[in-house]
Amino acid sequence: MATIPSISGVSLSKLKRNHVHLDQNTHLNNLKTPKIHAITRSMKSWSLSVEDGAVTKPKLDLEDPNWKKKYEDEFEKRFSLPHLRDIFDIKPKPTTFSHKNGNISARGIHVFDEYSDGYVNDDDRALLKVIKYSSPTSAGAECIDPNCTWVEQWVHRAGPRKQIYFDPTEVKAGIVTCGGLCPGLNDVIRQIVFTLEIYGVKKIVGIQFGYRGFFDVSLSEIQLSRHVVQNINLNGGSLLGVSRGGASTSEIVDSIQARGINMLFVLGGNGTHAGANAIHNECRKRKMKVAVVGVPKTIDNDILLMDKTFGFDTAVEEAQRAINSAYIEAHSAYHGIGLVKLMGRSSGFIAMHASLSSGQIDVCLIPEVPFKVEGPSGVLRHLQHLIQIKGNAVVCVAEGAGQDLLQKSNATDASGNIVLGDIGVHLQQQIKKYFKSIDVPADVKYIDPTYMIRACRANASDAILCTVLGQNAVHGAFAGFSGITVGVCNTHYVYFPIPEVIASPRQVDPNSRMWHRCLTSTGQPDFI
Ligand SMILES: Nc1ncnc2c1ncn2[C@@H]1O[C@H](COP(=O)(O)OP(=O)(O)O)[C@@H](O)[C@H]1O
Ligand SMILES: O=P(O)(O)OC[C@H]1O[C@](O)(COP(=O)(O)O)[C@@H](O)[C@@H]1O
Ligand SMILES: [Mg+2]
Repeated sequence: MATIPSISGVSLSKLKRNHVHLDQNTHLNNLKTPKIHAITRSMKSWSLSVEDGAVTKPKLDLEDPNWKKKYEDEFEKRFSLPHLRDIFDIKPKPTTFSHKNGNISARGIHVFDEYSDGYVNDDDRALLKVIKYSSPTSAGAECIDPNCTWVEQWVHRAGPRKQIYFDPTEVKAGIVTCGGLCPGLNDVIRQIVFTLEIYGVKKIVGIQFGYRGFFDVSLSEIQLSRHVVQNINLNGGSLLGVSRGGASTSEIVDSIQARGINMLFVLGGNGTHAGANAIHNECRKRKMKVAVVGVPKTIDNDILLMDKTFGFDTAVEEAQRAINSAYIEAHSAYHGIGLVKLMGRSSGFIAMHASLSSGQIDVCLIPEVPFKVEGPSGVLRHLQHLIQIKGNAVVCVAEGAGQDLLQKSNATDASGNIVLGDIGVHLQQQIKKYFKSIDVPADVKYIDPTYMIRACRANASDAILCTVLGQNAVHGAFAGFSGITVGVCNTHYVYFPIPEVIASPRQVDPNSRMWHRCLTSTGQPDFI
């Protein structure tokens, strides 16, 4: 296999994960999505065009002396935010949002700073990538060309604008929460309502049980106000309810039209965002002046480009309880083995971070890193070794890990997500069977805390993230953007066009420093 760490922003590990084998003749094998359309190699240049879901990344000609500038310009275009102005001839008006009564100094005197008005300019940007790699071989390097040239990739800064594109008295805002539960949903709903009211919006409704609420006539709108949402953050779950499946874009847009909703806030993961983008496009097609703004929700943390999604920190923190119980059980039993399964359909972020933070895990297994269970280098032999040297072991496995070891069912849930085989139960059985076969006693305790982790209320850091994201979603809608989502990027808050964040699931990079840190912490070998 050729040793090229990354090409056009697609890392070698991603190519490997997608079973793309590169050799001198650039040979392609067993292609899975995202589709790699073409990859060619010459002495000086790599060129590659990738179709990543709805996003087609540009073909790059590195022999062109202007390639860098062209890439940056193309990037700016890709990350430009769809705006209501694109299809309507509308003029902005001064904002009705103000957080400023003047700064109150220590002596109680109002001091106005004429140089800072507290608003974000449409031309403000944040850098998407902040590390300059000197070599493609640097740990976790993501390079655009073989020299790892520094290329600026700017994204739009989120926040309140001085000019707005909606008259608050004419706004009817709708909020909907879709997909699985996630800590912090209520915090986001609450902040959206608070912020809308500060702009002067009076008509705010909640759509019940995800997209289902748009077409199921038995589900009425919930009227929302500061009073209604004041304390909802004290509980987990969603005030509005959630659901999977059943989305028909045209029915949803019919319903939006009939209800007179002109601002829609959609809280959900990749599926929900695909739906939100389809709603945005359908509204454009029908020339409806509706701002559709997403707030990414998934404890799996599998949304591209952002530091993290809300609920993830809480999930990691809550997972500690399960890991700690598994640790205590394992340490208190003769030859105890604790096994904890954590969520993560296609990404092992929760398992990796929970393993790192607990410090009690000996083996962490994630979907992104293949492993063998049997054989001299398999997990079972390592557990035998751990039992021999320290008398116990604790394993943390992500739900999407090791699916190649399980029987495939082709079954899908209501949203079309593949129903995974239960790797936790499989491992538990394999461990028991193995120790019996070698006639070594082992006391295996299996914990699956998944729904307990998802149902809790947001912790302090997630509550802050939810607050900022919820407020920024409203600022984005008033600024006239639609088909966008909010996020945090290198600690700065930004807006992204929806297709860019759902092009593929974000995954742990096995070449990243974080995964290496996890390996250092667990001390586990490669199970291959
Ligand atoms: N590609 C898609 N286009 C339109 N709607 C979708 C798409 N994928 C999923 N949905 C809808 O979005 C909602 C949530 O999707 P789901 O995959 O269950 O959760 P999540 O948004 O957390 O990934 C469901 O109602 C589902 O029908
Ligand atoms: O039992 P449910 O509701 O289908 O949820 C299970 C799924 O929820 C998740 O935690 C998050 O999924 P979503 O982001 O799609 O809501 C997955 O890891 C897990 O497979
Ligand atoms: Mg999903």
